[in-house]
Amino acid sequence: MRLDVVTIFPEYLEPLNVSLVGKARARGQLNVHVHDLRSWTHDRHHTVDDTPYGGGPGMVMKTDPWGDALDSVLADGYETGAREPALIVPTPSGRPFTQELAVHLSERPWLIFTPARYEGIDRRVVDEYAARIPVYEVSIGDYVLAGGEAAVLVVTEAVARLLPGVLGNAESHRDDSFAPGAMAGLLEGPVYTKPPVWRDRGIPEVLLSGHHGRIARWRRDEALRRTTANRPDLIERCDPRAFDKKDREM
Ligand SMILES: Nc1cc(-c2ccc3ccn(Cc4ccc(CN5CCCC5)cc4)c3c2)n[nH]1
Repeated sequence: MRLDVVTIFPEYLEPLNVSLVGKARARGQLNVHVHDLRSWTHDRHHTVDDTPYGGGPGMVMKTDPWGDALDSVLADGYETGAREPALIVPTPSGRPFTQELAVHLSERPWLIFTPARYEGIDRRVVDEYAARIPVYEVSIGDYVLAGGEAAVLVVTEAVARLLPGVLGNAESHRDDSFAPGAMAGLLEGPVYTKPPVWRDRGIPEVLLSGHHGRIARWRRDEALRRTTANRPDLIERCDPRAFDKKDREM
């Protein structure tokens, strides 16, 4: 997978050099190119913003630097054999970024992120590219950030861990929260590891029983409890038949 990120804060994307994404890059599973939007400005101050038409607070990011940057990124990608690009535009007004969308994006060969600052990018930039390639305007949550770079880190990590071979055998996304099927879209329950007692706190006996059926049932019940407490909205969505099947197996 090829990732391009165009931003006025390239240093904000340094975390893409470490941990899971960093390792995937080192193994060649991910090909990341971070570009400074100001490289496509031509004035002394490297201007990327201007006042909003119609008035209102803040500034809007100008068309030309983005258009020149995206044309250049697309040309460079195509030249090096990348295909089927999609634009990922972080925005508070986008569709919710979900595990389902992460799975969908992980199956695409080339993602181009356009994290903006100020009050966003002149709408004509998105309209221009939406005419040629798929555009995903995504929100990572119902809160307002100062720009899109944090969203790029979130989306990239959620997508990269789904790429084949990126998560080692010791980790798996099979039982992820929100992953359909596995725990029928419930939140994970509590996890424990050695020592068996820590500051007089023990482990739920069932986890030491070696009885896999009982352990699976306990984990399911804990997931249900936690989901009911923190995300009752997920309870309606989950597929109760998945439990019946699991109960029969236990
Ligand atoms: N999930 C999530 C994503 C973001 C996000 C993503 C990209 C950008 C780029 C700039 N901003 C700051 C920003 C933009 C728009 C408004 C809303 N204003 C109301 C009136 C005009 C606009 C406020 C603040 C971002 C924020 N925040 N939260």
